[in-house]
Amino acid sequence: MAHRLLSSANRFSARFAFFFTVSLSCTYLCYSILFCRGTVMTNQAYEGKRCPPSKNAGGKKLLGRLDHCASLGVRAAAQESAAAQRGASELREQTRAPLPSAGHSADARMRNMSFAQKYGNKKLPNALIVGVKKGGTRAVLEFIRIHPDVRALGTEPHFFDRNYDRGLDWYRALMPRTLDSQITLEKTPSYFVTREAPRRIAGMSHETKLIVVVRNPVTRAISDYTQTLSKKPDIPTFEELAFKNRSLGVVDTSWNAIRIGMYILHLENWLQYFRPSQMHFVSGERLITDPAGEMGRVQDFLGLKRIITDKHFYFNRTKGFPCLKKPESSSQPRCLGKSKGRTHVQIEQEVIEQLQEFYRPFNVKFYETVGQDFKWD
Ligand SMILES: Nc1ncnc2c1ncn2[C@@H]1O[C@H](COP(=O)(O)OS(=O)(=O)O)[C@@H](OP(=O)(O)O)[C@H]1O
Repeated sequence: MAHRLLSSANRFSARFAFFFTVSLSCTYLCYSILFCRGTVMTNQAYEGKRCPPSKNAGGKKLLGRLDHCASLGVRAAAQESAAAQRGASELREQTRAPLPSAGHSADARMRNMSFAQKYGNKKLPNALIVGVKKGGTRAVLEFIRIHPDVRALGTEPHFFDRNYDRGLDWYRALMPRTLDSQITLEKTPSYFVTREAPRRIAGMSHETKLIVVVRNPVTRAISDYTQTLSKKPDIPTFEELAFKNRSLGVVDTSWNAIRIGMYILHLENWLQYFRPSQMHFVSGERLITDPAGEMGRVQDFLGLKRIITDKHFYFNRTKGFPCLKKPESSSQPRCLGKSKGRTHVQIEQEVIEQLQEFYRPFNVKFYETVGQDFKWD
């Protein structure tokens, strides 16, 4: 009897414990659903969406939430900046590492481009290709921009000659986004012969690095004329434009195609505003015969690791010029366009010699000033 009473008491307490546990769980569940929805659903994204968009929400009651939102904002900004720093240091690591082939540097360049687009800023250029027209400026720009630490504007902005009135903000807005470790570059060949350009560029920054691609002034003049003739077939002959009096050998220095090649006169203007060490002269001739050598010196001048080497170039027999094996943003080899490397108009040898004679004293003074013999004579 006592045994039966004991076992029914045990069953009763087991049932009681079971129902008690179930009802306790139900109560907790209902409580959670009714009052703790926020806690259950909280995640940063959700909270972020609930934050008022404007800082001017005002009202003391909102302060708690605003503080929370502000701290989320700060946290988001901190995360973004940490990501940018990670991106930048990752990038520095990548560019420091040796790149064994043209393909590798193209890959590094693509990575850098997307990093720069994500985390970079538009900055005023730290380097400019200022001239000279028909010297080989496009080739230098296209070659240097395969470097992962260089970002260049593809078009000629003509800011320091034609568009100066638009202001530096307009100019900056044209630039590609760059990381702090990257150089921003643009090329406008007419700057070299624009009187106001050196003063204006120095006004932007005294530290701007200047690249000038120079070429035998006689060949340069013929190239310039060939280009004009291709657009305006009715212009006078080269000889008619080049001389005031051909039989007396009086050259017309007011003709732009002649004037541009008097390099020393323009250079003197630049040297009033820039130290010679801030200017680098690329030989337009060597750029064709030894592009890697010339680009090596350009990289040194810009303080860049020598990444562009002879592995990046091949000589295209049809074009008659060096071309890039793997230029930026493409996996295909690429030569410059048809407007680069045109067949020149035929000029009498005597005319060429007269012009060589005319340019000789200017060339000699130019070699002395830059400390380089370009061997045009
Ligand atoms: N790799 C390569 N491919 C093609 N062309 C090359 C190359 N390297 C230098 N050059 C020479 O560049 C000359 C054109 O110079 P620019 O680019 O300064 O011309 S421009 O002022 O921008 O119009 C152009 O002049 P022309 O040959 O008279 O057309 C070329 O001789």
